Order: sequence, then C-alpha cells, then structure tokens
Amino acid sequence: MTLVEEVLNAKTGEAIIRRVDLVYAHDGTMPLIIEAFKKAFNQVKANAYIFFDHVFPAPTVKVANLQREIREFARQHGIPIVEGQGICHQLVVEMGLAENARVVVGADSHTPTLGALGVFAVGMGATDAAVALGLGKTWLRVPESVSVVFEGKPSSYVMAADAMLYIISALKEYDMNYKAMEFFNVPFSFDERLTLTNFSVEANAKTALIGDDYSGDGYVKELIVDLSSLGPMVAKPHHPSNGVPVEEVEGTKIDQVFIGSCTNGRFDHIKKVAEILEGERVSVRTIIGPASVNVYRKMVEEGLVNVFLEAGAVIIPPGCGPCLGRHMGVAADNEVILSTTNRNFRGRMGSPNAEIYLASPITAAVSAIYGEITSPEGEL
Ligand SMILES: CC(C)[C@H](C(=O)O)[C@@H](O)C(=O)O
Ligand code: SF4
Repeated sequence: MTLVEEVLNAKTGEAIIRRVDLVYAHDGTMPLIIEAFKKAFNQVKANAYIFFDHVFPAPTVKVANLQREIREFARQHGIPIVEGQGICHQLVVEMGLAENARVVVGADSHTPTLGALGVFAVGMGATDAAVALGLGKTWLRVPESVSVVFEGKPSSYVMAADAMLYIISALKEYDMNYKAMEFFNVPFSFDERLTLTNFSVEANAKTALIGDDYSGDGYVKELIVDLSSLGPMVAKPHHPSNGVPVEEVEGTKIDQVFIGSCTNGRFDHIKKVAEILEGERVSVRTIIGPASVNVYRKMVEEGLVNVFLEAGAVIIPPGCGPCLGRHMGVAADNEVILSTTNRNFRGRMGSPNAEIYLASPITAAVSAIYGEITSPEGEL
C-alpha cells in the first residue's frame, strides 16, 4: 500500500470525495477565488485561512487595492488573515493548522510542502479552491505513487536542495503528471524534510509524502538515491530540471544571490548560511529572506542578524520576497541570479533576459562570498 492510499484510505485510481480539513490561499490567488466563489456560493463552509505573503507590504496602488478587497471578503466571511508573518506554507506548519489533518487544499502550487507532516496536501486553481471553500469538500482521483528511497549519509555540504535538484533532473524524462512522490529513509532535519516535499512540485508531482517503513508495494516507479555519493547540485537556466553537479558551472559570475523562500528559508537553512558568512564579506548583492517571523526572531536571538549585517547582506521582511519577481530584488536585463528558490523559469525573478541558477543555501552562501558559482566542497 502506498502512503497516499493509507492517508486517503482508498485505492490508487479511485475517484473519491473527501472532507477538506483546511483551505488556504494568499494575496496572489485570493482575488480570483473571490470571483469564482461569488458565482456559486454565499457562505464559506471550510476551515479557511488567508496569508498575505507574496507581495506584502503592497508595493503599488493596484496591489494595495486588491489586498483591500481580500480583507473585505475575509471580514464578511469570518476568515482570518495573517499579514506579513511569513510564507503561507511555512505558517500553516508553524501555526499547527494542519495538525491531525488528512486533506488540505491550498491555492498555491507548493501546497504539497505539507506532505512532510503526513497530510495529503494539494495545490488547486481558483475554481477548485472556491468549491472547496464553499463545500468544505473536494473530489480527487487517488494518484499513483513514485517512491524515492534514500541510501547513505549526505556529506556536510550536501543539503535536501541538492538531493531534490538531482531527483528532479533524474525524473526529467519521466511523466510525473498527477503522480505522488513518496520519500523513504530520509536522513534530513524537519526543516529540510519540508524542502523535499516543497521541491517535489518541480518534478511535476501532484503531492508528496514522507514515510518511515518502505514496503515497495504498489509503486509505479522506484528511484534509489545514494546520498553518500551525491555532491552539490545547481540547476541551470531556465528550468529546475536542468540540474548538474556544481563543478560544471563553477566560475559563472553572478550579480545577485537570494537565500530564502518556502523552499530554503527556514531556520536550519539560514543558520547554515550564517555559519559560512560569519567573519566574511559578500562580494555581490545578497538578499536573505526568512520564511517567517519566527525564523526571523530566532535569527535575532541567535545573533545571525548581526552576522548578515557584518557580511554586507540585506535582510528582507518574511515572505516570498524576490522569488516571484514582483518586488524586493527584481532581476535586471542580462543579470545572473543564484537563488535557493524552486523555480528558475525565464522571467521568473524579473527580466526575461536574466539567467537564474538554483542551488542549496550552502552553495549560495559560499558563492556570495566569491561573486561566482563556487562549490562548497572543501570550504566547510
Ligand atoms: C502566485 C502563485 C499562484 C504561485 C504558485 O501557485 O505557485 C507562486 O507561489 C509560485 O511559486 O509560482
Ligand atoms: S516563496 Fe516562491 S515558491 Fe514559495 S509560495 Fe512564495 S512565490 Fe511560491
């Protein structure tokens, strides 16, 4: 039995209707949900939360007006809004909103992040999210599952992001559409487990889960990943599946480094970065984006803020930051960006003429010091 079958209590391929334990959306997707919702419903039946994280605080009048409309809708329907406290996927975890949940619908593609908690979490578009809000239920076809089984211990400079950049490139030719990714024998910390499930979306996974015991029964594919032989990975422009060993792109000059996002903006990630930047200076624009206020608070408490200020990095308020290319670090024409986010599509972080490379927080931090993509091997 796959983990998905266990959580949903149904067989692969079955069409089911399930109660949704939580529906959440953010400032980026809520306006369209409101439009869809109003066409069919007048009452919210789901346990719902809204987060302002994507473009917050509002940088333009247009965005400010949209946020005002969302506030009005939320007030009318008694939906709590969490503004500027961090990225939705991180806050759902920290606030315990998915505790004991089985099915969560998020109006954001990276909702499967919550799979690290054992929840069947799926991202849905505005119409499906509106239906989940109005009915408190959703329908699903139970997806097939692909297993990823880890072996060996990763070296100190290999992070969950490296494992995922490898896995996504290994599955490049494989059709993951509407399939779940299930991880076993995971040697990473809690913060890093969320990186795995988060990044699974870039392999086109429907959702992701992490399990303890691997039976191997019922999977359509099995991928074995030997972490002891894995080195740091970098995804070249313009797709996360363009992962190569860092050596292949070493020496590429960069203009900006961004360390943060729902992929790699948690405390474990930021702490690793601070360990590298302590007593050093960055030689390119370096932006640090904590995933939540809690992460930020811990950075203050443990003296990391000081490390970053001394190193010449810029700390931005908790949220998506430049990940989406809307504010706080937009890429200029022909710039090269090294980012710990999950997407490097053309134009993703600003100019369509910019080039985005993806890497782990450790690789990004070391590269920020040298101003070019640098392998962390031997630097730690
Ligand atoms: C803006 C939002 C719809 C989008 C998503 O769903 O993933 C964003 O969070 C992203 O990472 O591209
Ligand atoms: S941090 Fe980036 S990937 Fe994550 S929800 Fe925000 S925009 Fe999407």
